[in-house]
Amino acid sequence: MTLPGSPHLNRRGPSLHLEDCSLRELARRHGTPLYVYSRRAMHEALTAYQQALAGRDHLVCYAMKANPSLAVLQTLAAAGCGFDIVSGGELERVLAAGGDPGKVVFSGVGKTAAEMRQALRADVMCFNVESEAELQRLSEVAVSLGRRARVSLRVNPDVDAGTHPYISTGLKGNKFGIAHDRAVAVYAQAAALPGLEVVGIDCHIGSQITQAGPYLDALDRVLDLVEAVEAQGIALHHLDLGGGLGITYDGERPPAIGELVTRLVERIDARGHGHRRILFEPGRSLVGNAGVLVSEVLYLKPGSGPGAKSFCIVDAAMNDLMRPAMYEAWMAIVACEQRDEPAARWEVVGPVCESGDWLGRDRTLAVQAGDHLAVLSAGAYGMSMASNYNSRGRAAEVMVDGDQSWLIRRREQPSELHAHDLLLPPSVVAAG
Ligand SMILES: Cc1ncc(COP(=O)(O)O)c(C=O)c1O
Ligand SMILES: N[C@@H](CCCC[NH3+])C(=O)O
Repeated sequence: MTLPGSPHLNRRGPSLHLEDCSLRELARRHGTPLYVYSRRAMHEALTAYQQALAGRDHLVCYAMKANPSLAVLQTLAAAGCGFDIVSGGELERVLAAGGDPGKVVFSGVGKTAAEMRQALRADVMCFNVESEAELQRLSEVAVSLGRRARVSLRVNPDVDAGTHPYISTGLKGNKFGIAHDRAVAVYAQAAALPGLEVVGIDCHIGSQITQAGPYLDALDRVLDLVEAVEAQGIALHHLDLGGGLGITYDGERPPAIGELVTRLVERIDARGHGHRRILFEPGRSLVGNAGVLVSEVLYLKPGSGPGAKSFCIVDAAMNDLMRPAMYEAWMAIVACEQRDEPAARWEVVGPVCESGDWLGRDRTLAVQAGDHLAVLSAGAYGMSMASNYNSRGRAAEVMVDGDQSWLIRRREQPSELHAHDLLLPPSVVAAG
């Protein structure tokens, strides 16, 4: 059986391993639901970007919203990676993991003044500004601190990334970026503001993109703008081409990292922009296939009668992995321990009180209660989108490297979940 997802996922006899670690053993040791990540898979993905950009001024800024675990950030930072952040909380995480703020780009449509101050004090490399109003605010904040903010404008190239509408960001109707036809004028405004220093241009057209075409179209639109902006005497040092490269969940065939980057760089060179610094902001393609979510089968509830569905109830739920419920995303589910018995078709669902709480529909699996199942390609937008719905503590996380493994996040305990709640004063309660 070929397993989509991490190249480091493998079967030894009946037993599913990530690198050299048995997932069932990890589940026994740390409990379930459990996220497990391969350090090698992350390193290899980052190296693919870095190698395709070798010999030119570049920086890969990991879009940490995909997976903000400190150990993941630490792993990537140590390998030379910068970060794409979208909040002050993410900046704190970068710093806590030992990341370099000088390699941070700050994206997002709704940066608050407090977040701007925090990022200016940390001296982040650049702000990707997404509106004219934000540009004004950032200049004021920088002036009030006696600083200048380095900025690049995130332009919206109006290109269809060909992905799920919820994760497409580069179309006119999306909230992201500055409209292509406004960009030259907004650059002129930026250059005239006292608190800003224009350093680059940015675009990010969406996520889980599986073709090179939309990237090349967006790049051409961005390079047209670069030429128009520079014709006005405003220098742009870097080109930030965003993230968005897809991974294989269900037979998709996205271009390999090296192949996509090489095609983009060739186009940049061909258009005479090869001297510029190149940035990418990948999230999913760095960590998605590095991770799995392991759960235990709690109960089997076979359907009876025509059309009845059979439910395989596991201890992971939509609060642990939102993607199937939120986007109807298909993610492969495999048994951690293969059984010889005949397989049956199951709806793989969690314990949360919602009919939309499913991880996989109509999956063919040979399972018994007590077995473990792994949802594959769960390293990106898995734990990072987890919630405490139904007062469920978030899962534990483990990193593996070869035959070594480390717990990198403790399972949340019930008492921690209400630790921020405040009771009303007893007098109020007594008064009825
Ligand atoms: C500004 C920005 N950069 C980079 C990314 C990373 O996207 P992906 O995980 O699809 O590579 C995102 C999310 O789509 C984003 O919003
Ligand atoms: N959360 C989305 C990706 C969002 C990208 C945000 N910039 C997913 O799981 O596919």
